[in-house]
Amino acid sequence: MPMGASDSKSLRTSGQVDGNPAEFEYTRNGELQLLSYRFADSDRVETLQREDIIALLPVHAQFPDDYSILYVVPPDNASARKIPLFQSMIATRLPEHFIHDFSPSGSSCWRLRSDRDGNKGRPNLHVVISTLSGAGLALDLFYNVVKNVLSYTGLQESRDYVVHCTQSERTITELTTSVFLPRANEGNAQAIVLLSGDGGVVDVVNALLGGRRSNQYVRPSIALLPLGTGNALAHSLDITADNTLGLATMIKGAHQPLPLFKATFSPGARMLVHEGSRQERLQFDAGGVSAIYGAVVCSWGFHAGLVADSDTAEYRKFGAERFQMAAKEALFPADGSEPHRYKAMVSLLRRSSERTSKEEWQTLDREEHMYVLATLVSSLEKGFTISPASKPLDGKLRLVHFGPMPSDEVMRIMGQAYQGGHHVDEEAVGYEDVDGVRVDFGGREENARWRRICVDGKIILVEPDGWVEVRKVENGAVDIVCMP
Ligand SMILES: Nc1ncnc2c1ncn2[C@@H]1O[C@H](COP(=O)(O)OP(=O)(O)OP(=O)(O)O)[C@@H](O)[C@H]1O
Repeated sequence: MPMGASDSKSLRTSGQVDGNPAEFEYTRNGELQLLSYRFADSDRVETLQREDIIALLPVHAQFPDDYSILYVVPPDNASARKIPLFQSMIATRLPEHFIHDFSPSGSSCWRLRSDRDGNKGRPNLHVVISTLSGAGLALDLFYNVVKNVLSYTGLQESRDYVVHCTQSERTITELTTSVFLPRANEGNAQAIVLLSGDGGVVDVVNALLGGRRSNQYVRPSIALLPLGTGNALAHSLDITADNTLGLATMIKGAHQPLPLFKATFSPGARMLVHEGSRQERLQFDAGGVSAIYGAVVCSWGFHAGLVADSDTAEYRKFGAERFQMAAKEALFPADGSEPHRYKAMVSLLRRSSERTSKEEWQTLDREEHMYVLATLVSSLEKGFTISPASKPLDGKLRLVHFGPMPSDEVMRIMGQAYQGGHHVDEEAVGYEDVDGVRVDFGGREENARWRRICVDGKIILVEPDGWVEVRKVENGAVDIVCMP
């Protein structure tokens, strides 16, 4: 029977909550999905809303009417608690529609259990805790919430999954190179519960694509629990559309290939690390060219500058606010000068047709720029819709660009990005679907500050006559779990 909200009979049932008689009522009305239950003995009414529910799991085959409802109580301003509180209850004889809406379905349930056997006895489910991501809450979330959720699905630490905590900024890369890549090459299906921001995903992707891949390579699946600062991927994939910090998606979602881009650089390009105080060489691709892969954004100009300037311990304390603080400083320099006019030649790649795959590079008319940003996602942080046309996992690379303009005008235009992405409707803003973008400095910028490129939060400094080129990648490296 198709589940229609008009079938009111199955929206009300008499049952039990933790063994106490109760009347259930399930309300479904557009976005609103609410379960209320009235206890028979006291008339007390409690409610549970969709945003707080992680999942509904059967208790035992012998008790088909019993379900565990896993849910969270989000942190509120009144308490010192910064992470959601995990809660569960046993509900007996729930409304059918509620069971339908909140149970992991056979086809969409993520393969948490799939690799318990047949892989030399070692679990291929990994939990990676990036301890310093965002506000540093990942460890707390794992031990107080995630571990409980996994145990309700029947999974135990050591027996069924391995926990890895980051010790340094290299931990995720090393783990990927030593464990995930060799096992993927042996044909193992691996699942990674990743408690981090976008940086953790990018580290996994780069380490996977930086090594050799065999013919048996199986893309690991990442369930992202967004604990970073910007969490662009999670916002763009609707993983943050509820209060469960990715747990509802982890349990009920399905895995799909994560679209990627590749940024290649001229030989003198270097990664800036430790707040820009040190430089490291980039990894090389199979053709010996310096390359980084990304899933979110590659930018030059105003955006790259504010990400780089705000990547300090001091700024990080302010969370996502740091980007707006750095933006104001860049637009209204203390000495009262105008914001910088970024100089380079910018070209866009468009394939002339899908069939011929003939490449056509088209150079932008202006040689001075303010904003040049290519992205695979819609939002760079909560509420900041940089590319409103982007749909989750659509694999389209979109370029947002504009030339120099007065600071107030930049503020006004970027403010529109916080109003649903209306900046792209402005005449001064270019917004297009591209296959690639290239920035050639050609000696136009002497000061290194204006030659910084941002790839998913990492900052790469290009030499004065260097270049960067971004292209979509055809074959992905990982799957990501999101709601179907
Ligand atoms: N124990 C640690 N010691 C040093 N560096 C760490 C440690 N744990 C994580 N890191 C580093 O901290 C950074 C966190 O990046 P991540 O992207 O996960 O979070 P974020 O930058 O706060 O979020 P977002 O990228 O979503 O804005 C990464 O560079 C990671 O390597």
